[in-house]
Amino acid sequence: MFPESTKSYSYEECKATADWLLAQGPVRPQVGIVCGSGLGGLAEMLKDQLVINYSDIPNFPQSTVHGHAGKLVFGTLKGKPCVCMQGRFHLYEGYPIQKITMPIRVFKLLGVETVLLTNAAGGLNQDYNVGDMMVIKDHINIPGFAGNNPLVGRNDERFGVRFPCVSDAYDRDLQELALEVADELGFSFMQKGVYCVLGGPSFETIAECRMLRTLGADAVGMSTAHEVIVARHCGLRVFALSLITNKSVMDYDSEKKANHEEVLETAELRAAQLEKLIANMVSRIETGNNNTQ
Ligand SMILES: O=P(O)(O)O[C@H]1O[C@H](CO)[C@@H](O)[C@H]1O
Ligand code: HPA
Repeated sequence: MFPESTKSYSYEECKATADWLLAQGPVRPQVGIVCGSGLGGLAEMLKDQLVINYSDIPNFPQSTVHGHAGKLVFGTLKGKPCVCMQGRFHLYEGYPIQKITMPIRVFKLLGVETVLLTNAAGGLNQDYNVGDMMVIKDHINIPGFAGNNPLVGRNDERFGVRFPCVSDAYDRDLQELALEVADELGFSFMQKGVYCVLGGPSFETIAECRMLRTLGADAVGMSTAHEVIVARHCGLRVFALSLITNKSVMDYDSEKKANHEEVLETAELRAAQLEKLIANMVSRIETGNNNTQ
């Protein structure tokens, strides 16, 4: 028996949620998009929208963070059927890790093949500037080191195997596609690096930032890696992008203080460009395979 605290939504519960959503009449989505803090404008790009509030969706958690609207938006982007989470869930909201990642399994059961995740993150790499976009090539899952991994608990083979490989979590072709598209758009602020997830909600201390940088992380945030693990477990193709919304404070003489307002302000400044990048990527992503595991 697994303890109650590790209880995930069951396959049947995820399926019931997916079936309920499909009964609302959307076209089965092939691409799933998760919007980071202040990046919910991505969902506005979808045509022929069907918008459903999280509060109306059976089994769905609720958004509690400013900059995360709490709506699931179905529609087409450059002709491809998509579903977009306008608002994601974070550990610090108090949900068990298995619950914050549940929508990814619902995506899978809706028919999604590829997920594109975005987030706001602090730049640990001192060569990064505020406003840079970092294509994530790998992650460091700090809560996972302490056993807080979304796959803890009973494994349901209908989703995936007990011990999934995540050394190839971030699809290389999608990383290349993002950089190619960014180049075509004339974006001169692209980076590629390692994202580190922490539990939050407190931002990092100076000593922690220095430690994370020494460990090889380029950016730090409080999301995404858990979703990526669950997405890979159920065979989804994954792309993730961090918007560097602030520079991590690494120096005891600095007067700078991380804050959520700056995160949202930077997100607003870069939102239109990020939307263009994602839209152009979606138009060029191969879909209709559903055999990506
Ligand atoms: O990762 P997203 O959802 O973009 O949000 C980021 O922004 C918030 C901090 O400002 C944290 O939740 C951090 O994870
Ligand atoms: O500096 C940060 N730290 C953690 N999460 C974040 N999300 C945006 N910026 C940050």
